[in-house]
Amino acid sequence: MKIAWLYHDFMDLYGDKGNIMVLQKRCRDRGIPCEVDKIGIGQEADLSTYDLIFLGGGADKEQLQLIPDLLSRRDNIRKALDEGTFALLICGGYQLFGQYYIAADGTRIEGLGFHSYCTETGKAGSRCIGNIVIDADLDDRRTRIIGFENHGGQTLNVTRPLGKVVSGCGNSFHAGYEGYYDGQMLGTYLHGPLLPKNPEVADFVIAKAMQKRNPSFRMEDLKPLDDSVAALARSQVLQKLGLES
Ligand SMILES: NC(=O)CC[C@H](N)C(=O)O
Repeated sequence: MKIAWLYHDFMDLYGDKGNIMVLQKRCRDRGIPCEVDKIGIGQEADLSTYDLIFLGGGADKEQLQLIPDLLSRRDNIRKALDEGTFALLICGGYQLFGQYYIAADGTRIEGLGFHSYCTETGKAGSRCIGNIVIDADLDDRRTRIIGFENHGGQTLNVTRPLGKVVSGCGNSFHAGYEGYYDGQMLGTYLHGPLLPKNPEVADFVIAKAMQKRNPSFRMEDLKPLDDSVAALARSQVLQKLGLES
């Protein structure tokens, strides 16, 4: 499996790089070769040759700095998605795949415009911060996903949310829904990082990435791993929030 880790040195809030570490470990434990290429600003790369594109979250300053480079890759990212590359995007990265993002100081950042959603910063420095739990449908697989959110951006007009908020905010203060998922791209506000506490999502992402080269690959084809530590972490968070696993 080949992973393109976009702006690894810029977009890495609240442990987002842990997502890459989890993907590498879960592949290694199953004997699946996994190559990760870090792609920074100005670095040439044909993203359509990758099975997975990963972009983490970042503060407004970083988002502003990288946007010219990201926009210059627009056609190449479109080609990648059209040819079956899967994209996993966290928070600031998720925002930049929409129409636009209005930062806390009012600056408007044009997004890649692949989807109809847009993001505007909430009133007077208000932010969605804290543990978050959502119930998501991953290709009809109902999954309870746990994470941590910290964003000023309020994402509106999301036509295909990833899941329903059980605890926390999600796309905006009162949206009731979180993230975006359309089969080819999964965008979410969940940091924490996302994958260590949600092994099912990690395997789902691996399976989606594997499907680029092998369209008949199914998540059930992945050898089960010992997820008891993750299960313990999950039950601790859910218990704290008074929720069931
Ligand atoms: N956590 C993040 O990635 C932050 C994204 C964006 N800068 C916001 O505050 O909404």
